[in-house]
Amino acid sequence: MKIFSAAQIREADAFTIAHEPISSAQLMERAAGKCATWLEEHYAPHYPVYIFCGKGNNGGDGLVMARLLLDHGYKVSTGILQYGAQASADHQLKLEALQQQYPASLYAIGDVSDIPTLPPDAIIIDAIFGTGMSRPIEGWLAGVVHHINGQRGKHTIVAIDMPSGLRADESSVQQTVIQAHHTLSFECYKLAFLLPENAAYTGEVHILPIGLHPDYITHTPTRYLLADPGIIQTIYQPRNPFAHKGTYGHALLIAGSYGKMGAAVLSARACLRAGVGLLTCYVPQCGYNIMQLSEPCAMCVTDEDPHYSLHFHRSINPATYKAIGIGPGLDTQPGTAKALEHLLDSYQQPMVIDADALNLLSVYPYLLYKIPAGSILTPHPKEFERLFGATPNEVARLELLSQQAIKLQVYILLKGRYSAIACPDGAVYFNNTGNPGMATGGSGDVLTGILTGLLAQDYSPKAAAILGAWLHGFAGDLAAAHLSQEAMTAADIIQWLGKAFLEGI
Ligand SMILES: NC(=O)C1=CN([C@@H]2O[C@H](COP(=O)(O)OP(=O)(O)OC[C@H]3O[C@@H](n4cnc5c(N)ncnc54)[C@H](OP(=O)(O)O)[C@@H]3O)[C@@H](O)[C@H]2O)[C@@H](O)CC1
Ligand SMILES: Nc1ncnc2c1ncn2[C@@H]1O[C@H](COP(=O)(O)OP(=O)(O)O)[C@@H](O)[C@H]1O
Ligand SMILES: [K+]
Repeated sequence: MKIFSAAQIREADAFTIAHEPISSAQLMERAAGKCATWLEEHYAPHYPVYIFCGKGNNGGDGLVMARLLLDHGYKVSTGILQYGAQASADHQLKLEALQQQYPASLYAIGDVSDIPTLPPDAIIIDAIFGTGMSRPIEGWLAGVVHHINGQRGKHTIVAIDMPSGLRADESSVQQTVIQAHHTLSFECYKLAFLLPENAAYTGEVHILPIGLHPDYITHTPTRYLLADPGIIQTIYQPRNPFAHKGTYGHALLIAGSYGKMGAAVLSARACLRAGVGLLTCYVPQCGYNIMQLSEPCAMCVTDEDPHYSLHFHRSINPATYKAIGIGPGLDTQPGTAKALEHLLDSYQQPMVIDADALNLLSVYPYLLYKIPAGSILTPHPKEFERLFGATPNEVARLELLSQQAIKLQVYILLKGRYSAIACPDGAVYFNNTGNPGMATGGSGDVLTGILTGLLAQDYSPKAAAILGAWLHGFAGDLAAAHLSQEAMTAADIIQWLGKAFLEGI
């Protein structure tokens, strides 16, 4: 699914009006109709509805919703904010219609004091500003937003298209923004919805299709995309009936150290369950029995050192392996950094670099320039900051993420609720499978194993990153559905990986 900017959404709107064709007033009826239907499906008519309208088309949506809900027996109170701007043409049209049919519903808001006291079970509809937000909300309008936010504990707040004050494509940190419980947004996700810094504003996001013209959607390129089942199905390659274990690659995982062998075991199991042909694990001596007993399907090579992997550059022939994953539980010994440098010098294929291997790269940043092109780096936000520095907000972080992926010609998968996969060509894919049950030690190690397993099977790095993140989150969702978010562990993500292949693709 493409993520359009606010400017592109305006273009899509105009394209639809011209080519469907449909009048803008009718398109507004359709969009607001979807919101009214959503509300009716979730709240019975005895809930009083308080709609706050701006003077643009977002306010127009609010006016249409008021009329439709009144038609269906809801009690609706519609306040229009009287700031300086000229009301948009469609706003004026919808205002006249409401005035004619339901004049008693309407009142003007010129200051916070004009807002009535709301009854206990009221629902607040925020139709003040949508994608037309052009500057921060200030003055008494900011007072209205603060007043509405002050009601959050007592009333449900539903934002139309965008929580007012939120910028679709820019950071809204430290600005005045509605804190909605639900956001009903039209046609597609906006970039702002995918950033953790906006979670308190959007609440739960519901995307309502409003029939924007498919030609515009298909032919307009976007920098940001959301991985959806359609994309996943085009990536997935079913196995060849004549396959043998050589067909699906020999992967090497360099992971684990004294006290952190669990990370290596989790990665190895996930790599096997992702479908790799053969797997060798490189571990320190202390990890030999652990690995052999925990995962009989994997082969095991040990370092000379009892506790750390310090010599893998000497004891393995990188050319043997179709894919290498390095980092989970590895520790950050100087000797490991040296071995990593030798490995980067001698291995030309894309590899998966995670956890302590990333931490070593941040201590020795010149190593970043030795990473084979097309490799996948999987930092969580703290590791990302150690590697590339802090940013004032998450929009700036996304920009930095993309710049680094282009500069280093690698894929950087920044992990989180919506993991962002920045590609060397500048595209950024977001993943929306997964849940907070995965916020538990070892989940990232599982992802490394999956990605390494997919790379070994000859998926391109881009395909492996998108499909791997999707499967990882989908398996996590299945685990949570069966075990609860609280009780699930990273090991359960692996257990549900098979079902994720069967049901998620
Ligand atoms: N294709 C679709 O998706 C469809 C979209 N539709 C709907 O249209 C919405 C976009 O409508 P829109 O372009 O009229 O902009 P909107 O958000 O109402 O704001 C404009 C008003 O706000 C004002 N203003 C802005 N910032 C301000 C500030 N900080 N402080 C004070 N004022 C400020 C601005 O004033 P001005 O800048 O002109 O002074 C103007 O009055 C979209 O979100 C969706 O709900 C559907 O109806 C149909 C299909
Ligand atoms: N709230 C969440 N929603 C979706 N996915 C999540 C959430 N929290 C964590 N995850 C996923 O779990 C994994 C955690 O990785 P990481 O922080 O590296 O864990 P660890 O270092 O313990 O292995 C990432 O893939 C991340 O996307
Ligand atoms: K709004």
